[in-house]
Amino acid sequence: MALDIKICGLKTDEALTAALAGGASHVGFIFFAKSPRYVDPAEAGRLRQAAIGKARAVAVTVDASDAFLDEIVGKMHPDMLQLHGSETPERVAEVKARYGLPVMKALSVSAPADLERIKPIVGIADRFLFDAKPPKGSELPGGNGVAFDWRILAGLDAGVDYMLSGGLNAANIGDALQLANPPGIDISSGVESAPGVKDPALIEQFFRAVRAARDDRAA
Ligand SMILES: O=C(O)c1ccccc1NCC(=O)[C@H](O)[C@H](O)COP(=O)(O)O
Repeated sequence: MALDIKICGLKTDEALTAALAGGASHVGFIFFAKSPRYVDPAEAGRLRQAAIGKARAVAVTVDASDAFLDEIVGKMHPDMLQLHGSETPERVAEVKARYGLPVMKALSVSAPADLERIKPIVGIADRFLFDAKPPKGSELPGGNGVAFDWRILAGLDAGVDYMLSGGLNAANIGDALQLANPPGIDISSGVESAPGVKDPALIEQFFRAVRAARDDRAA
């Protein structure tokens, strides 16, 4: 089975180059002002040019207004919108219709019951991104480097398309793949040398770890 890999929170040409060289299927740009990974829409539009024909450029937003989404879509021209806030199913449908772009809805998970929250959004969102709940005191809904119990995802219907996210890194990706067998994975702080600072060497190391884990499983 193909595995989608999203490297999220990109801000520099060097990091984007490393993500594409490793074989990222998706590259993510953060439009949340409090994040150390924030990039402005015009700069994301410049950066994402390098990904055309190689990886899908994902605009990550948090309860964004129509005006801000208009600006992001107009300046960055994303291939996909990731909604990482408390967007209702109605808002997910509205955003999808307004821009005609695929939408990935992020949901935080800490217990099997959290997966019930996908029900009203199945058939509206094109994909889910399951992330850990932010630690107490964090101002960020994502990018916290915190993992959840991946075994929870084993209870999902096979038809649910999603990315497994939260606290992934080169050391734990093998376990994550084995326990959840996800159709996609997403990583941000696990390939950073400091908050918001992507490290091309860590990105390369992550892709190597993914390949090794997949080779092990195929053997
Ligand atoms: O990464 C951020 O700073 C961020 C801020 C606000 C909303 C979402 C954010 N990240 C979304 C992502 O898709 C991250 O890749 C995901 O949360 C995983 O992050 P990490 O645990 O650091 O790998």
